[in-house]
Amino acid sequence: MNVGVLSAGAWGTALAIAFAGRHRVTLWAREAEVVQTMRETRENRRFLPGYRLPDGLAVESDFSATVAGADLLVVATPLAGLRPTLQRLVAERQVKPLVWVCKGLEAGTAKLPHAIAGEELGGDAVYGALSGPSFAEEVAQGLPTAVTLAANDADFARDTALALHTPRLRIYANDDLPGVEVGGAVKNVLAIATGISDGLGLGLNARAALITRGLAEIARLGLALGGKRETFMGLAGMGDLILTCTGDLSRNRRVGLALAAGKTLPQILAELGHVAEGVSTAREVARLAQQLGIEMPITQAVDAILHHGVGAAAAVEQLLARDPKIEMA
Ligand SMILES: NC(=O)c1ccc[n+]([C@@H]2O[C@H](COP(=O)([O-])OP(=O)(O)OC[C@H]3O[C@@H](n4cnc5c(N)ncnc54)[C@H](O)[C@@H]3O)[C@@H](O)[C@H]2O)c1
Ligand SMILES: O=P(O)(O)OC[C@H](O)CO
Repeated sequence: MNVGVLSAGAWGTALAIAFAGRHRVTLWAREAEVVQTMRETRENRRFLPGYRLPDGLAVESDFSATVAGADLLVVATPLAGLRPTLQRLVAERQVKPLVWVCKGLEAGTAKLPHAIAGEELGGDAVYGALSGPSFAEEVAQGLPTAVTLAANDADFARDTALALHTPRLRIYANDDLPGVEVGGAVKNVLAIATGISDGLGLGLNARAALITRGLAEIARLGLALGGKRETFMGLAGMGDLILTCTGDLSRNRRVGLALAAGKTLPQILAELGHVAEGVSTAREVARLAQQLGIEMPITQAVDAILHHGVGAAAAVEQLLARDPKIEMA
């Protein structure tokens, strides 16, 4: 199969490396210097330094050529790039079967990726989300990883998962697109929370409590948005939550650690050099939860710290001062 990967960030590059073992893969980058360096050095020095691009992997600066030659598109932009990329495919009359890999809610609309795709591509297109616990660096190294592919069409989910599956990048098909997307979006906010907690030295008990109560927040929002409870116990729910909250490769966790160290958000984002989706998603999830009347206190605290000038220590005190609750309510 010809696979076109649209965007050569850390994740697009790692996936292109992994898929190139089984398919003819073309990796498109919008930055001319990234294309040039990848061609000259066979390495994405800007977004995923240290990992060699396999010989068969083609690097392309021409979006239209990449798309025209593909049987399957993997949209590997951050969430902010999903809608413009889909609009471009529609404008070029090149809507192909596609999966996106971004995790978050759209800034300003609080929409999940599948809602954006539904608006832009209409009812006949087949599309899905690839999500789950997966750091780009580990996938690029060929370390064992398991992820989930959920789609708007069960046959497409199963066939695409089978086609992309390798022993090292195990892909499970799933029929719960909203549930998979909510898990991937909200875990980034919770990773910022655990980064803050760990950075403030609040301990391992607090970290476990944040992860567990965070999972309850994911499930509450996910059920309200049409997801299935079992999805939140799976790779795109608990799996990705554990990875991102505890793994120091996580950019979102690192945002939390840096906030606890007293850095400002603009400073942190400038130093990061990569997207941290939890930053804008925190605002959207907090607003949506309030609109829907869903209790998401950890998310609200992260939003308050990131976007409303509340200090990390003060937000923690507010969380700890909440009335005791029934655990499973
Ligand atoms: N890095 C990981 O380990 C990882 C793993 C799983 C999922 N993800 C998700 O994948 C998405 C991309 O993450 P990343 O790590 O590759 O980010 P990154 O910051 O490393 O790279 C972002 C890439 O997207 C491109 N881009 C940015 N805005 C764009 C736009 N509007 N249109 C087209 N291209 C645009 C950039 O040029 C760059 O190539 C995020 O949603 C992230 O949450 C990342
Ligand atoms: O580095 P992060 O925090 O964007 O997380 C990367 C992946 O989503 C982990 O599954």
